[in-house]
Amino acid sequence: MFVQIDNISKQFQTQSGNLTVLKNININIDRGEFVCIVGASGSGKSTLLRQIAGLDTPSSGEIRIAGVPVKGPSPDRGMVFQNYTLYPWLSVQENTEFGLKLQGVSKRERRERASYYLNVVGLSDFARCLPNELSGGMKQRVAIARALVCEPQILLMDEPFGALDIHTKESMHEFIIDLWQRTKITILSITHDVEEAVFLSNRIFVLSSRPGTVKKEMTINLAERGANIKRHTIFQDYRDELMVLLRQYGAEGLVAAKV
Ligand SMILES: Nc1ncnc2c1ncn2[C@@H]1O[C@H](COP(=O)(O)OP(=O)(O)OP(=O)(O)O)[C@@H](O)[C@H]1O
Repeated sequence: MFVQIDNISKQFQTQSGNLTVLKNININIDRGEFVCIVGASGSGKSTLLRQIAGLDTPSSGEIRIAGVPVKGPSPDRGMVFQNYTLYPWLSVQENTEFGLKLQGVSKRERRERASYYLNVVGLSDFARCLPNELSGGMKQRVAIARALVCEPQILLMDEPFGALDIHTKESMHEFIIDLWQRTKITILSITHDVEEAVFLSNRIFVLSSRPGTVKKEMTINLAERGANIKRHTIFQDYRDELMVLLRQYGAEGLVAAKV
């Protein structure tokens, strides 16, 4: 197994006491998979992703990537956030090179690698632009190029398309599927968008409301991932099944919160 999330739990100390956010999470991911984690708001999705990224440590349990325990952040794990997190004063090219600069990669190699990945995301013509000259979808493609340029083993995405309008979001779905198929990179994304999860993933993990536990694992078998698939019965059946599961586990959480 490439990613092993082995029985992790996470508690936060808050003013009102100990808050258990994640409980006994077990997830295994193979190299090259596209996995989505879905759950109601507050189910701990971002917290889980932060543990995998090494930005925070689980209270118990262990996460291993390619057999190596996660002890902190690493360029091996590329992160993409909802709000792009581009530096507004740097050009698209400079934003894309940024991680490499931190790693001390030479100027020439930075240029070459960033240009390569800007080409991968279809933004070569915008290399000299500043972020505020780009649309939301383009900014997110820069953020993806910036993550890919460090050639991570896994791309971790936290609600990456949550801030985009519906049409841009749909074109980004097609873009990321194409990119995944071309690069064969392992992707782990979190979302509460049911259609997004079904369209993108080969497996989906459904979390319960807080404390987040894995309630269900769904395998998605779609013959093709073109835009038209969303009109097919098989897609709609998966979507309906996932919606029912989210309603069920979200409602359980609401009941639990009241007792
Ligand atoms: N550093 C922290 N200290 C205390 N509580 C925290 C901390 N980080 C997260 N939480 C709590 O953990 C719970 C889960 O938060 P998290 O952001 O992981 O959920 P989520 O599923 O990603 O939610 P959303 O879909 O709304 O983004 C929330 O109740 C949040 O308040």
